[in-house]
Amino acid sequence: MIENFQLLQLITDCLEDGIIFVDKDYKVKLFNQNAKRITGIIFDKYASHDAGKIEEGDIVILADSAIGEDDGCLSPKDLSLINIKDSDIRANDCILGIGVYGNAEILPVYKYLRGANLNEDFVLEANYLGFQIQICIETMKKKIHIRVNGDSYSVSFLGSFGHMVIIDGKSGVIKFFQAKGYTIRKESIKEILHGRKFFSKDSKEDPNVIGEKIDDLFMGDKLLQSINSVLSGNEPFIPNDFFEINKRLVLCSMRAIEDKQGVQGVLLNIQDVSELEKLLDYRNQILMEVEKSYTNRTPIYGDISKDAFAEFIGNSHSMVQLKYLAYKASKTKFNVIITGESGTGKSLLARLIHEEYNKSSPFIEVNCNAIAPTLFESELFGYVGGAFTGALSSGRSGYFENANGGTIFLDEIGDLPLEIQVKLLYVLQNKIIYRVGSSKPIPIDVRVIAATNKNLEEEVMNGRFRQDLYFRINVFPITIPPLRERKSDLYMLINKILNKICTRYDFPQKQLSGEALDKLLRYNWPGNVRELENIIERAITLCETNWIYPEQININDFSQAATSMQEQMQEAEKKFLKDALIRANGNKAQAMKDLGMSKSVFYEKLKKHAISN
Ligand SMILES: Nc1ncnc2c1ncn2[C@@H]1O[C@H](COP(=O)(O)OP(=O)(O)OP(=O)(O)O)[C@@H](O)[C@H]1O
Repeated sequence: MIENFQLLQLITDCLEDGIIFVDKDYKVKLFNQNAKRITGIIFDKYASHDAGKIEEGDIVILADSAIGEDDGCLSPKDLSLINIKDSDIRANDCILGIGVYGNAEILPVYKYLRGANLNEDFVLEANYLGFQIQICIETMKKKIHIRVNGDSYSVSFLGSFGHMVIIDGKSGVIKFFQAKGYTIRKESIKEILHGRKFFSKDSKEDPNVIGEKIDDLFMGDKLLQSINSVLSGNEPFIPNDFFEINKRLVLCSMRAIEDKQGVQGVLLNIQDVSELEKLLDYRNQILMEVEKSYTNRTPIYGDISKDAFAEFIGNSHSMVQLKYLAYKASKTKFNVIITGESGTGKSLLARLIHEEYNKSSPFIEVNCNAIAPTLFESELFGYVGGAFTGALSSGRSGYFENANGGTIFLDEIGDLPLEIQVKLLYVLQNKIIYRVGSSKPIPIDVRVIAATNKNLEEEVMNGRFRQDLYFRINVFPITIPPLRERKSDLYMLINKILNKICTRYDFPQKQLSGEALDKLLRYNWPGNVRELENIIERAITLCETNWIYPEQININDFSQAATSMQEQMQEAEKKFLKDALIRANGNKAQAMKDLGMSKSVFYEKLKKHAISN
């Protein structure tokens, strides 16, 4: 086995990557300087403090983004150690607080929040016993700053974090603060508040890690499982992958070190990914890991269940907020209108809102675009036998009746003819329908979810959409942002789609090369998620190995722009024809005349756009 560890240590200390060697008894035998930096055992750029422990009279400043999460399992009761005795504070609340340790006389200052507001920074400022203190959780940037008399102690975090600074009650100097990777030093809020000694942050006094068991040092199931897999001989090499070590995301590869007797240990090569953030493709993988670990660990809002809208992929902030809105909408029976560009997932979201409300009730999807104007009424409200030529003699129920007790999803509601809009308004106001040809009212209890990629306000202004109906359906508006505005969702979406399509065609799981991913990330996605699905499906069918390369990603901004322009012209033409038919009350000869088109051109265009009336 390797003997001269000291020499090895010196050599590996010169390397840029973090190097760790763990022997077959899971004991750390080598830990170079950069590994110590990356995992937070030593510090480069922080101020120092001596070793010590908390004592009565010390001023404690803490910021915890979720009580009980990454703080050593702090409980709300533990807060009484700094005199915060508030029975309303619960696990998972976000709290900022200042108090004196072990002193029941001096009142604390604190504020807390349930269901963290994801947009706003959460801030507490106070002049406390002569110290000017500011605490801030930057929710978007995932940073916590504690400032004492202008000096800042900042930490970045992934999912959640508990940060703490202690001022010595006797001397007024900072006697403890947390910095990156504090968990390896066992210096969580809980441990320190319960009297655990803390190490000095002087780099000459590194906590000794050689000889320690790796699972005493590192938290992170995936990492420990992988080490186990290499040591047990199952996987001699694990290529670069993202792992969480003590709440820090690192890129790590592992290799078994073997001799004639078999595996003697595992060599870990780790890189601090925060340095790579500028690279877009890596950044997206990081974001995915971050968001995934965030959603897996903590419910985002107090009352939203973890599985709600899990099928609706995306954890960018706009999507998290959107899911929260959708969740709220699903708990009521309000009418909902979902707006967003084509392919952003409006239909999917509508179904999920319905399922979250009551999966067992009917969900009827109606594409208003696909119904001929003359058939709207009978399709929506049904008809009685003999109501019109060609009607079934038994009559037929319409979409509204079929949706009774559940949801009707009116997709492309902006395309609803004006005369049907009046009837829809009547139904929404009176909750009754009449089948065509009947004067018998049928009570209905249906929630309407509508969707459109049109700007309905503009449609109202141009007289194409009734204002009173607009107000009726606009009770709970939800807008899905286009994919280009939430590119951090791309990686998760890509993975999901790759999985879905490979499973559908029974292909082995395929992966994107870095360059292919980069190509996808640089694209603007005018067709949103639907276009992403199409492009990945095409790439999967083109690639013969398990790797997808950029050549197989069939996008080209220029040709895409041309196609979409052509598509837009086709859309405009179709709309032009439909509008003319509506104005002419479905009378084709009149519409043709109004448009000044020849019979052959007019009918050819109707056929091309599948307009039956
Ligand atoms: N956030 C998402 N997560 C997973 N799949 C998605 C998401 N958004 C869209 N999709 C998928 O993309 C495709 C298009 O979505 P959908 O049909 O719901 O879009 P849309 O906005 O209703 O489009 P259109 O306006 O053209 O009707 C579907 O296959 C859907 O499952």
